[in-house]
Amino acid sequence: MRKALRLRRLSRPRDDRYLFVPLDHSVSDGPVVPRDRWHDLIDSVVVGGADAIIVHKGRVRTIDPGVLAGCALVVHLSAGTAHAADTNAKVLVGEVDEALRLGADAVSVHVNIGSDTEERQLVDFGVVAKACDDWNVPLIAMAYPRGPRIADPNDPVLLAHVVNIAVDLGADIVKTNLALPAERMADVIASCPIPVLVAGGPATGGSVVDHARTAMAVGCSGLAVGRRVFTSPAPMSLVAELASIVHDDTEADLVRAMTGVVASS
Ligand SMILES: O=C(CO)COP(=O)(O)O
Ligand SMILES: N[C@@H](CC=O)C(=O)O
Repeated sequence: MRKALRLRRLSRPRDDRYLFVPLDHSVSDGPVVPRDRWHDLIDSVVVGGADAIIVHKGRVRTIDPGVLAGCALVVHLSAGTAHAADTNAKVLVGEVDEALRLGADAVSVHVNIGSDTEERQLVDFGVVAKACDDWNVPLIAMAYPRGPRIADPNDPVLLAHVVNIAVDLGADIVKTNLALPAERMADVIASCPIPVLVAGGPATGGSVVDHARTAMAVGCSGLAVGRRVFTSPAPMSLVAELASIVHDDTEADLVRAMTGVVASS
């Protein structure tokens, strides 16, 4: 199957915008939800209208294939935990052909630019990108400026560098931080020939709906929102609201008009 076909499947309305719900936090931080709420969570995310969920390979086996319906499956190949000596280190824990056997539509890898293990993470990225090309599988890069040499992880100049590393190493979609101030994200997007998504951030942050509106107003191609969704008391309605912000032009146009923000693409 052509990579372009798989890529289209990552956007349910086929508008090249994306709302992903990453649920890979059970590796980094601990259980996402109790076991008896897992199926309900997946159901809520799918019915709410997410374009894809992102999980590690073993977790795929806990998902009823019938439930995914139009929602794509992304298998995350990187791992690292909050308890590691270096919490910015990531290692590869899966391969592209394994992900394909599990029914994945795409794979994702995580790279922290500015971390002590940046060199190895870049090598790993290159290995996965080669396998993605061999198998025609879209590659999503979770690429961040993160580590002891990074003073400001929301610096637009750094973010432009990071997303372009993802492009050069073969990613099809890149997820990173929103720039601060948010208007400067337009510069990051203007520098980048592939879709740029932003992460949701910790559940302790401000309104995720405002964050989503800002991200779309400054020209992002979508969002990858994990913690804000799975810690929400009403994940289905939150996902539905985020999906309409991502996919509904009227909403983004309204925010641009209200804020005076001009998106670069
Ligand atoms: O992509 C993500 C984790 O893999 C982003 O997750 P959060 O929305 O929880 O920041
Ligand atoms: N990719 C994430 C892991 C969260 O689950 C990160 O480390 O930011």
